[in-house]
Amino acid sequence: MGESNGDMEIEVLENDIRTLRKLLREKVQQLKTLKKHFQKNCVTKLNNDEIARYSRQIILSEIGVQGQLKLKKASVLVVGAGGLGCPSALYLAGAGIGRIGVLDYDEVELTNLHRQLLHTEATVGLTKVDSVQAQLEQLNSQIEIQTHHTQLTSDNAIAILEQYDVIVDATDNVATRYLLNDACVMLGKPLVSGSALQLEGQLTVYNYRGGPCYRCLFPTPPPPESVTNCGDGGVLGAITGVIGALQALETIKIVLSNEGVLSGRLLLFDGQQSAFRNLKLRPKKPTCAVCSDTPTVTKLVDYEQFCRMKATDKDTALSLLAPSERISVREYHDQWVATGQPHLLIDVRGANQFEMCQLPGAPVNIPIEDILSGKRTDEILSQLERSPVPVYVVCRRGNDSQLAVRHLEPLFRSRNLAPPRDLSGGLHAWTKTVDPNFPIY
Ligand SMILES: Nc1ncnc2c1ncn2[C@@H]1O[C@H](COP(=O)(O)OP(=O)(O)OP(=O)(O)O)[C@@H](O)[C@H]1O
Repeated sequence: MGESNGDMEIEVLENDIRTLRKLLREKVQQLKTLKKHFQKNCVTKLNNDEIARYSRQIILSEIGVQGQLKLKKASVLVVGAGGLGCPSALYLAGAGIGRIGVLDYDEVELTNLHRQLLHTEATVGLTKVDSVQAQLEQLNSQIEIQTHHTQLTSDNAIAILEQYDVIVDATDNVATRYLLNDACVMLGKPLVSGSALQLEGQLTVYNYRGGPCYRCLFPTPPPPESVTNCGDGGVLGAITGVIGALQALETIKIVLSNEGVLSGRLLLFDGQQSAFRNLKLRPKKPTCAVCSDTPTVTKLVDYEQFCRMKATDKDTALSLLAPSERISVREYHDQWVATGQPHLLIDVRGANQFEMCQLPGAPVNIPIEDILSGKRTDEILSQLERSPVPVYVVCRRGNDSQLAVRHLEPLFRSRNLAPPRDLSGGLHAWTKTVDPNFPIY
């Protein structure tokens, strides 16, 4: 009896200790936050290094010492350490933003180097965030660079974004755009949004001082097949450089509370014509699902599902076809290429890509646009009617080829021809599973 009383007392004591430990941990965390807040807000002077380093911008009437101190106290999160994130982070670090967060889940690849200029040959294979951090620290040791090597999702977005004053969207997919938008609205943070493709770029600031948010303008996501990324559409590095630098500029103006922030307006850059256009956007939508007074979206949702896409899966974004309408690249190789059996391979990439590399067996190049517009299909169909052979369709990653098969199938059937089949996973799958020496891009 005495023993079990003693056991109970020990148990009570252990529980007390656990509770006290938890309380202590919480208090330490609060103190740390307070200390950070205090340090941030008590910066009242620039040191000699900072005066010299930033002198050329401090002398601007729009900045001055007080402006430089604001930049020093500010924190900015750059989401995406790619084509836009690199120049953006570079200019923010150069300008002396006191704490810069860099978030990306990806690793540096050779195909990144033509435009993502903070990465180098030496950092291929490293995480993008580590690569950016190393470069920025070399540029400016007076500031803090914080890395987040993770995919931004509904589960982590609020906890990460709330640590920063301004958010820069330097990502490349619609799901993340909606996620960032909604999280920024919920946290009341401005979102500096940019995009670049081919020789064109766009820039605007969402959720800033009563201006519209992304959902005000685009309440529903575009169909996934209508969205082109840099991997498929191409992009020139200088274009991402222009837009990324402008994103840094807007961020700096927001931090300084300066006039002219690009809210409620959209800047369009045409690199081919060297022309900028500034469009007035619709104002904040009174019925917007997220930023109106009576929002219907009050917590973050599953944005990949919302946009019917996967934010990170670069290889299998579309799955339009039944298995019987597709063939694996290995099977195609063994059955047709290795045996030399007569067949027709249609490569639906653009002419420039076709010139870069082609599968063996004399494929015919009909770009997807020509297939969809019916420009060159008659010629192929007539040829097949004269001498029918099995038809296969290929592209870089296996998305456009599926669209082409879907489009061609009824045309083939109407002429009593066996419908074409898609080479699953495209040239990427070929390099991975058939020929590692086939160029990957
Ligand atoms: N949800 C997300 N979480 C974290 N990083 C993201 C997210 N969505 C996109 N990104 C990152 O944003 C960056 C966008 O960069 P960019 O548009 O230059 O594309 P890329 O993926 O590096 O290039 P490519 O399309 O040529 O392969 C990428 O590094 C990508 O990893």
